[in-house]
Amino acid sequence: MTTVLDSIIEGVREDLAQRQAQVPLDQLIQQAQAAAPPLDAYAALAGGRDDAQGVRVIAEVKRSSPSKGALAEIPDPAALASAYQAGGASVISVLTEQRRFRGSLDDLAAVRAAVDIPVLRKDFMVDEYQFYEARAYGADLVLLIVAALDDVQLKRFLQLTHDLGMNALVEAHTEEEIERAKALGAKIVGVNVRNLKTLEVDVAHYSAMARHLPQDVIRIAESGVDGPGVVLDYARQGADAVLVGEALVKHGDPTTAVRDFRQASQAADAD
Ligand SMILES: O=P(O)(O)OC[C@@H](O)[C@@H](O)c1c[nH]c2ccccc12
Repeated sequence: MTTVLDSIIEGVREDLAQRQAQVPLDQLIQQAQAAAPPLDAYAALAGGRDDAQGVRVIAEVKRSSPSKGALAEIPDPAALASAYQAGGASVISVLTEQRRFRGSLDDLAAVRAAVDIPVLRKDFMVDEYQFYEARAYGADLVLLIVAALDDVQLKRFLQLTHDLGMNALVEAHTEEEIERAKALGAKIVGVNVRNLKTLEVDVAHYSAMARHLPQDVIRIAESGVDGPGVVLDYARQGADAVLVGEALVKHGDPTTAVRDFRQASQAADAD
């Protein structure tokens, strides 16, 4: 059966082939080497379960999604990212997938230039070329979706990510995928409560999955945050960080929205 994830990846591969035809790999590798050195996203996300700062927020620049269609125009992604940083975001996530999310590598570069916190390239990484692109355009962190990759690819891509000085957010949805992330030795693991094969969101899915993660892994709760209540929920269930897109891009005041989410999690520490 063809899933949503399969059809997204088909489009990603077509777009990728076009870029590869324009910029040869050796040229891209030079660009990656010339980029400013990556920031430490691991350090930026660590400690969200046990220090006074509370849960970290990964704030996403997301115009559109396969499940909801258009979310927000975002004419100036750099300004949005700066507003997120002002509210206390720890990392900015930038969708670079073009067809379903209306993102681009130019968005990534614009955000990189505007903030001084780590930036995540949020895309469907299926080819080594994309990792050099991520670095060339200033990413510090990349997404590895377990459901989209086999174990050989996961291992190879994680190694390449580290060779380029970046960190990987390894995204799982099921217990079996969490086991694969663990076997890989992933240090930053996201549980996406949105199933990428069906696009269904279930916030309660987070706690059921996260308890399978070892203590020393940075845990990210991804998707489904529609207000401070869900952030508090995820924090109580042991998330170090939450990844939020829709609720932030739709909020009229992104700085206040991020700040509210951070403060919500501090209530969990007070319990
Ligand atoms: O807009 P939301 O529900 O806050 O979700 C954000 C983020 O978790 C979501 O954009 C996401 C998580 N994993 C992904 C993988 C690919 C594309 C998008 C995603």
